[in-house]
Amino acid sequence: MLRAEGISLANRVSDLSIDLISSDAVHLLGPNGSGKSSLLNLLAGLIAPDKGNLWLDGRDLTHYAPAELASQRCLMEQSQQSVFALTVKESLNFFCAERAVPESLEQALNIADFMQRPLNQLSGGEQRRVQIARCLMQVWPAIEQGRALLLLDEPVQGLDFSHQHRLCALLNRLTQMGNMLVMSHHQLNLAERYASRIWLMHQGQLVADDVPEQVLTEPLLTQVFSCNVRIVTDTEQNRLIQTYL
Ligand SMILES: Nc1ncnc2c1ncn2[C@@H]1O[C@H](COP(=O)(O)OP(=O)(O)OP(=O)(O)O)[C@@H](O)[C@H]1O
Repeated sequence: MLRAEGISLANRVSDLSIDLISSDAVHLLGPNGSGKSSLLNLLAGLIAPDKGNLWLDGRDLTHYAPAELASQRCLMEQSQQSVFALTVKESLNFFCAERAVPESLEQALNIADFMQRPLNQLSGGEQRRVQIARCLMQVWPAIEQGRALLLLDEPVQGLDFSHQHRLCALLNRLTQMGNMLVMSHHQLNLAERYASRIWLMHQGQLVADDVPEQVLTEPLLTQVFSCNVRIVTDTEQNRLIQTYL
């Protein structure tokens, strides 16, 4: 379990409290600059809050040794450019203590075909898929035990819609094993389909923390994003969210 109580970070996050429990698949939404990356960095223990406290499994986050924390929680940051001319396989080995890529991960992210290619010669979306694999492999033993904390900042950015769905389905399989997930992005329909809960941020504050049908409403989205939002229901009763100016 991860708990934040009254955390603030100057001009970025304001007096925010949340509880994240086993199997939560939280999608973190909000306009540009609303504080999503800042919150993920705070939850990862990479930045200390100016005010408030964070606990992971009942222990103050600041009491974890860096290596212990790194074995249990991972954070994929928005942009992580590779400067090394390593192949994908070498890169994964380098960052993941020679651990073999789990087959389920390799298949879901569809990275098997370019394991021998230089990482810096892959397309943006291909590099993103490797970046996600690397991030998850960092905590793979904890994932297998269902006690990992997965923090992903815009992992679907640059992925085509098929790979967006493959990734979300993979992450939901991992949360069903007990792992906790917080992922930020801007795809309302992915949140509708895959989130167990949505945290909606606006100007550094958490303005909603609830199931998708309570958060993804026309009035709330219109107000927070300053954009017109219409929710339609298709013939199979799926809610589809349309946005327009
Ligand atoms: N290192 C920093 N120091 C000071 N202010 C920062 C820093 N990083 C971001 N900010 C500011 O904090 C606010 C929140 O930024 P943050 O990156 O957390 O937003 P975000 O919701 O992740 O945005 P986006 O959707 O554009 O990625 C913004 O006003 C931003 O300009």
